[in-house]
Amino acid sequence: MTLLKVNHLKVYYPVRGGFFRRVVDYVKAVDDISFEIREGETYGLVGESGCGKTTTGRTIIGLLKATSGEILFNDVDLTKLKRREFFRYRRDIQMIFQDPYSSLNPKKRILDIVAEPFRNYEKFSPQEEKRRVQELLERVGISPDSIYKYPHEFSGGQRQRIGIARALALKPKLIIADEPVSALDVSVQAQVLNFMKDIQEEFKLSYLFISHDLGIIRHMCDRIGIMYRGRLVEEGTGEDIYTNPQHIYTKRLIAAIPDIKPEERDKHKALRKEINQEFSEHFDRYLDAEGRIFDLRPVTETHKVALPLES
Ligand SMILES: Nc1ncnc2c1ncn2[C@@H]1O[C@H](COP(=O)(O)OP(=O)(O)OP(=O)(O)O)[C@@H](O)[C@H]1O
Repeated sequence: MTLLKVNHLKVYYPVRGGFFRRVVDYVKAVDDISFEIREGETYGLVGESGCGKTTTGRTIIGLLKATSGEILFNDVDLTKLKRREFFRYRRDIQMIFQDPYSSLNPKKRILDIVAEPFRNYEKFSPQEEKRRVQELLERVGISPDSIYKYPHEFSGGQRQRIGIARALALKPKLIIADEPVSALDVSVQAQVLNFMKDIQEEFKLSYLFISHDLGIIRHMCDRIGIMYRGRLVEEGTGEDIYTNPQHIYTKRLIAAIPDIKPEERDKHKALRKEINQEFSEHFDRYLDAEGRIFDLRPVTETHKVALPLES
């Protein structure tokens, strides 16, 4: 069953200039993308910095306004809802942010941080609220006795777990995780990622997982969308993308993953050089006359790619 369907979404930021601060141009941060997330699925958006991943996530959760297109959540178009109606649906979509150092208010106690969604949506008594917060903290591996502590008293990994507890408070259906581990030490990253996988089944969650790191995306995601310049250039399962990448940009992303086996280092280096050369020489074949990327077309049932029309 489809939980979220993004249809031809565009998000443009106006660029103002001149004496009257008129709109002189637009940054086309997200430029006509479509994808869907099914119940219980993890869909990964990957691409280099500035390709529009964060803008996509923030628009779905209502922090930014769509320029055009639809965001269907359980068949309801969130872009058409009035503020109050949107607020009702919004409880089923929560977000985990990149930086656990800045996403938790340093002046608030853990109790107040994790209870925030309850205070917005439920009217629990203080005792009930405290009990539920403690239960959530316990589930994410934080001592329930910590409720009166402040964020700075925890490590990065623990803070991200507190962020996850807050996101889980209302038992959402979809969590948007925007680079959830990139601010953490590598040793802690795996713990947090595995923990996110563990709770997925228990809470029947779907994830939109945003990252610039294709290795992490592959580990976490059932299906992957490759973003470039505000467009999706390829979409498929991890298997499709890794074993049979079609788009030159996808090949370049894969070639950029550091080689792990020392004996394969030279081979990998040569491949990377070849792909980078092909990318710089032939990328314009993948754009139309106005520099736009073509629409996705099917390669197989699960795999789609934006290839030049003549190929
Ligand atoms: N408030 C804004 N005003 C104007 N342009 C913006 C604004 N926010 C983002 N952009 C531009 O929109 C494009 C997409 O940005 P976005 O942050 O969505 O990309 P991203 O893939 O998430 O990158 P990163 O991983 O660096 O956050 C970039 O070119 C960025 O410079």
